[in-house]
Amino acid sequence: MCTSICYTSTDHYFGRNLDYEIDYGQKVIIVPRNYVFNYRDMPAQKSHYAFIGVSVVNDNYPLLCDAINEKGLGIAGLNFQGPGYYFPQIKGKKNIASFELIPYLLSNCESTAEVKEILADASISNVSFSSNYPAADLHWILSDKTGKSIVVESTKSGLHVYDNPVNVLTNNPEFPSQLTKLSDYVDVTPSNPKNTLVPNVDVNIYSRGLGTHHLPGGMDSSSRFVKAAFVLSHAPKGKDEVENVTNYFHILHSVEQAKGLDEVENNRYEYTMYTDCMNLDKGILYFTTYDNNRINAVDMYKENLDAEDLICYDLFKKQDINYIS
Ligand SMILES: C[C@H](CCC(=O)NCCS(=O)(=O)O)[C@H]1CC[C@H]2[C@@H]3[C@H](O)C[C@@H]4C[C@H](O)CC[C@]4(C)[C@H]3C[C@H](O)[C@]12C
Repeated sequence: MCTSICYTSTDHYFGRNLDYEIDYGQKVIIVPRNYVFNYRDMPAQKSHYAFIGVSVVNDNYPLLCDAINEKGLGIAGLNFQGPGYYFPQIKGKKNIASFELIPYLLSNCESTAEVKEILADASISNVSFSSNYPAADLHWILSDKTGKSIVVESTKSGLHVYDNPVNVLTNNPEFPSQLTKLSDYVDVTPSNPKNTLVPNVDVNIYSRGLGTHHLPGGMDSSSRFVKAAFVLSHAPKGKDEVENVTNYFHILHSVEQAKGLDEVENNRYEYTMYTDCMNLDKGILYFTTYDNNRINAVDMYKENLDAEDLICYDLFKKQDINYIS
């Protein structure tokens, strides 16, 4: 499972938990403005907006999981197995292979409004990157510097773009059904509840936090969707970057998966491999990983964004305990 959010405070912070059981060797990468993209069914692009994100790099090509560009547009791909469907290339449409969607949109769009326009005549094609990297069934969340988010889903009924008022995405089912599910929990509250059950009886409110008693806590995608929406919508706004980044990680870590809890096959468990937080206004990517709770950061503006070659940094790091005695 994966969870992605956009948290708005003084700046806007976008990113995700990547929950899975297979380590693809992801890196933090910067794609500079003059790295050439050779698309499968569209003209090559020699220059574009620069972006930073988390990616598998194969044959010097960035197979991106999530990223933001220098204009403050962010996008993350999350598993969507079942409802997800990609089409054979269709004549007269802009055919974007699923692995090209992130680089294509970040290369060319500044905002979610522009994404809606550019996707109006598009279809997500089922072309694979290679036999080793077949097309992954995904749907995508995109957010921009206005704090607005949208969701892109390709299903048998076509390409759908939905406004996302809660700024959260997880996995199945389709996004409109996830939103509907929220209504089951609208009375969850950070305040201690009033006794409306038996108002004439003096019920002992035995604990703090009883307003969240019915908040789901499962690893499944619906539970994470509801919980992340609740935690995000009640998160305080920080007064500076450090407070905002701290708040952000608390939101996503509230729905992270510890090893041992989500068995995907015999004795094999999905877990939160990394959590990233990308400042849409400043181009900085912060991350933690399962084995390293320290917040690491890469600032894209510290690199030459007019270069031609990908710039890569290690993502998976060892734990870094500060022994004080
Ligand atoms: C597994 C990842 C999604 C995590 C997730 O949503 N987990 C929930 C699992 S489930 O619903 O509960 O089954 C996805 C997100 C981005 C994906 C990667 C990116 O799309 C980039 C390439 C794309 C290639 O086609 C396949 C390899 C790949 C490197 C993908 C591997 C894998 O499918 C990734 C890493």
